[in-house]
Amino acid sequence: MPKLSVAVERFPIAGKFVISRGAKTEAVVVVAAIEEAGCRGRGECVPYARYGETIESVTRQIESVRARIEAGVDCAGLQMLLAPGAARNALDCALWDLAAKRRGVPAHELAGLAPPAPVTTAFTISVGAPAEMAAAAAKARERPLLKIKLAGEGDAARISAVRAAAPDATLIVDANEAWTPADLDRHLAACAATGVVLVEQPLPAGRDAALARTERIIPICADESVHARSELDELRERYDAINVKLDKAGGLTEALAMVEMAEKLGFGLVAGCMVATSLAMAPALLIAARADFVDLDGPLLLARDRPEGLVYEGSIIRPASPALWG
Ligand SMILES: CC(C)C[C@H](N)C(=O)N[C@@H](CCOc1cc(O)cc2c1C(=O)N[C@@H]2C)C(=O)O
Ligand SMILES: [Mg+2]
Repeated sequence: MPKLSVAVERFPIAGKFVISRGAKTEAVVVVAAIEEAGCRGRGECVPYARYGETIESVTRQIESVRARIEAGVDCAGLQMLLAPGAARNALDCALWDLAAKRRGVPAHELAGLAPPAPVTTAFTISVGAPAEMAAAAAKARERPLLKIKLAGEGDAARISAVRAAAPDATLIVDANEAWTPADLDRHLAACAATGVVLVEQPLPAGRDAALARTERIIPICADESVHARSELDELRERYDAINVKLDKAGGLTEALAMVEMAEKLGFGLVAGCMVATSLAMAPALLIAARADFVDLDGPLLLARDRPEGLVYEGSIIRPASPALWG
């Protein structure tokens, strides 16, 4: 019978990671491992306070379904037991990994997908004073895609500073809900003037109705406003793209279904992540192949990754080895 174990693990960030909501110096992740018949499947998640999650609440949620996991529930059954969120993500990814290892078939094949190819990820520039952001961008100027974190007031100066420091990079920005409906048009104009190609979550989720009435001169991507499939239909008037994260969707099973539906509805796609190790990125690589932008740079911000972590060559991510996941 399957045996579940749960562990909280900490990975220091190289320096610190700053967005509009605050700063972090370490990635704190929850890892679920399920062992059966000599095989071991693992899944990693990041509890996010923005969605009411803590390490303790996520660990409790995982423990609440221990009996069902140890009775052999599969990914389809798991979707009925927990709501979308970090806890279900760790368990869902562990079940995919276990199934791949038990059957000796890679996870992409179980999902009916082509073998993953290398992809190019965005590299995130934390929010700060324009001069600090320019210094970070100058170090990353050879990277093809930069994601600039924004904070509201002073964003035009931040974007210009990064653009001057990295003239050849494609730029996307992420306000993490820091703009207001009143300053939306002004901020979008500043983005357009510097050639930004995507604006992620400009307005607070729940206060984003103004997006339906604004001329979206740059494609706008939902992040905090979208978690799983059930929300997609009502977001069509407000957003042009969605950021799919396994932690929000509650795992690879829902993320794959979400990608299918988003494609049918005409949304562009970003494959996103939290600050986490390669174990959280590996399953997300299965959706990265279908994304317009890949934003799986979590491990690049860490001082150390897992020993069997993904290979990043600059911003190119090589497919995961089965020793890591899948
Ligand atoms: C390394 C980056 C975080 C990865 C990616 N490029 C990215 O921008 N992801 C998220 C950012 C969310 O990250 C946060 C924000 C926060 O306030 C607290 C946390 C995290 C996180 O990853 N761990 C803690 C809980 C995005 O907005 O797209
Ligand atoms: Mg975001």
